[in-house]
Amino acid sequence: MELKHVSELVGAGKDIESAYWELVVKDIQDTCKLLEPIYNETDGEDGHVSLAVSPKLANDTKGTIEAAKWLHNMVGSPCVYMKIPATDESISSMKEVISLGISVNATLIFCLPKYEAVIDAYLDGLESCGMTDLSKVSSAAAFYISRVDVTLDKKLEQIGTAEALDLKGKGAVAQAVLAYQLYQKKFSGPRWERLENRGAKKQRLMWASTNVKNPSYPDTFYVNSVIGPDTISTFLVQALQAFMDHGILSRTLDAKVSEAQDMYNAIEKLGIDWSSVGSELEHEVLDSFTKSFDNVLECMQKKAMSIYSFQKHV
Ligand SMILES: O=C(CO)[C@@H](O)[C@H](O)[C@H](O)[C@H](O)COP(=O)(O)O
Repeated sequence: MELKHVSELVGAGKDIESAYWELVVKDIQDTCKLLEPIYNETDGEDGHVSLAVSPKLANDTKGTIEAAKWLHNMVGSPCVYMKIPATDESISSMKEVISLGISVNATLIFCLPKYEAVIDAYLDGLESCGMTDLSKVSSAAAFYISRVDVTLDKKLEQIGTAEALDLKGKGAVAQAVLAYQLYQKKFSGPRWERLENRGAKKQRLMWASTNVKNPSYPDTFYVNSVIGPDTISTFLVQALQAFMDHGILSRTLDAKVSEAQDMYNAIEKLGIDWSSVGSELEHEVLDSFTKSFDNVLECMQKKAMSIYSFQKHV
């Protein structure tokens, strides 16, 4: 299929959102073709492409399931991950989507209780999947890092005691270290082994938001601090360049677990509720995703209309 211009799609009677999805699906199909060799070489472990369902469906369980099924079918590649945010409503949809054999990037995870719910949705989904070989279904859980510190650091500054100020810049990594412990616990033992015997793949932890937002922290701080087996790091270009230049490749993620637990507890003792921090961030980021989505549609509409009316007048 040739990539059509938005004005052609709108001229052919498509509404702007349908035109958007047509362009996005084509783009994702092309990217899947590029990554399919990696997907095949690694037996489906790597080489995935994420396609996000509309952020407007974040609180709509059924709508998310339908959108994921439709988009997965439209793309038609095993490489595609349906990217679904970890809101309470969407976590319910993840179980159903996984049970249909559709791979999922569970995104916008900011706290441990949400992360555990995401893992459970994956395990429940695999258990109720009718396929005998589960090896074609996979998932990544995108746990955010730097944004957590931005929110925590503000709260610690407001508390303002020496103990609080000393914990600045430590919470996000401490929470990530504990997330990795949870990953190891949940993906071991009899429940997991039963699924593994059916070919199931572990849901890998994917570190999102790894770029440093506070300029007083070293630019490789987050990437250096969350290195461990079976995890995925995402990078913005600057963070990748910084890591390639002076990053330290060493297994940090489970090197200081009890220290991380102490920091996590100390932050809680100061009256900071980790789940509330998570919900605050979830709302903030979803809101920004929705604004960006609306903005893209608005720009496409303007572009389509200007080209369409120009063509009508020549
Ligand atoms: O969405 C995912 C994973 O699902 C991430 O890769 C995500 O795109 C990026 O890490 C973030 O958007 C960048 O993080 P931030 O700087 O906006 O906090």
